[in-house]
Amino acid sequence: MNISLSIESFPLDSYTIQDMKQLLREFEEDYRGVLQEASWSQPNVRGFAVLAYTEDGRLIGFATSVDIVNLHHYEWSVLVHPEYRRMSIGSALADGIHHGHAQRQADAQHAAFIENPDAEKFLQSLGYEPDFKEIQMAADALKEMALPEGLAILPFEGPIEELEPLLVSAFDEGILPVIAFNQAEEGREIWVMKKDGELVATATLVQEEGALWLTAFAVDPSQQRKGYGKAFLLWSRYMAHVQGMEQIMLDVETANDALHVYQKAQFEPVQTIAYWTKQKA
Ligand SMILES: CC(=O)SCCNC(=O)CCNC(=O)[C@H](O)C(C)(C)COP(=O)(O)OP(=O)(O)OC[C@H]1O[C@@H](n2cnc3c(N)ncnc32)[C@H](O)[C@@H]1OP(=O)(O)O
Repeated sequence: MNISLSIESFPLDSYTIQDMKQLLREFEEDYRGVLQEASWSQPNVRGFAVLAYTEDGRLIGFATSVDIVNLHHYEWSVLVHPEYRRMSIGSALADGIHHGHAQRQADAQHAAFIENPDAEKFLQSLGYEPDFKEIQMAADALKEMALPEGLAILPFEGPIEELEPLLVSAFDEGILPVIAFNQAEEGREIWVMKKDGELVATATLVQEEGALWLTAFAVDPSQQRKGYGKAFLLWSRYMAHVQGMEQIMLDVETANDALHVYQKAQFEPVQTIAYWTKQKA
């Protein structure tokens, strides 16, 4: 059997996307997130796909990789149809991904996989090691919500420097290029919470193919454990309703205490994604 492999940069053409969506529909598990479906048709996203077709034109596997926030840090994943497993197609697709990373001068790469023992063996065989895990969480949109007295949430319009002290103290310096990306990119809106006019919290809302996502969420450390985080989350659920979405989603590291705060705001786990990494040779 002849299998041909090709590498295509995003945005992919509509026929290829149709084939990829068709393959995803054959699985019970939802692979759209790890395979970055929302980015396939985006002209402004740095990403690419490696595609495996049979000689009669059937797509039997593919891998995708995306430079998530334009920092030369790629996240990739791969999927092979069950009938075509244990035939080295996954490894060949991973080779294509590594080749694509080298061509694009990637500084870092993580493999993102829904947790399962087969995926673990596969990644070990490629020389990857487990790094961290994230839980994807979702909450239903809220039809109404009133912020407590004295609290307001507004779109952020100031220069990014105004947010830096809060973000650096809640996270670390690594958040700064992410927030600059969020400010520059269409479809990403930075919001700030003010208590009697003083900045207490921020989060970015991202619209992606029919879903609303919350990211870069932080409360000023001197203002934590006062209920502001929970109020922000309930408001973001209301914003999902305002924007015509049924749900709001987020990703949080399993090691982050913020997980408790999300649970308190009725976010439920959807799936756990394991991130694996490989040191540069
Ligand atoms: C999608 C993402 O952006 S993930 C990244 C999340 N952000 C960070 O990790 C940055 C650092 N952390 C923070 O800025 C803050 O801790 C936040 C944003 C996670 C939480 O903000 P806070 O204002 O402190 O949360 P808030 O006071 O509203 O707490 C809500 C509930 O969670 C509980 N809670 C808050 N922090 C914790 C904690 N560390 N451990 C356990 N429970 C907690 C509170 O007790 C409260 O419970 P209650 O409703 O029963 O009273």
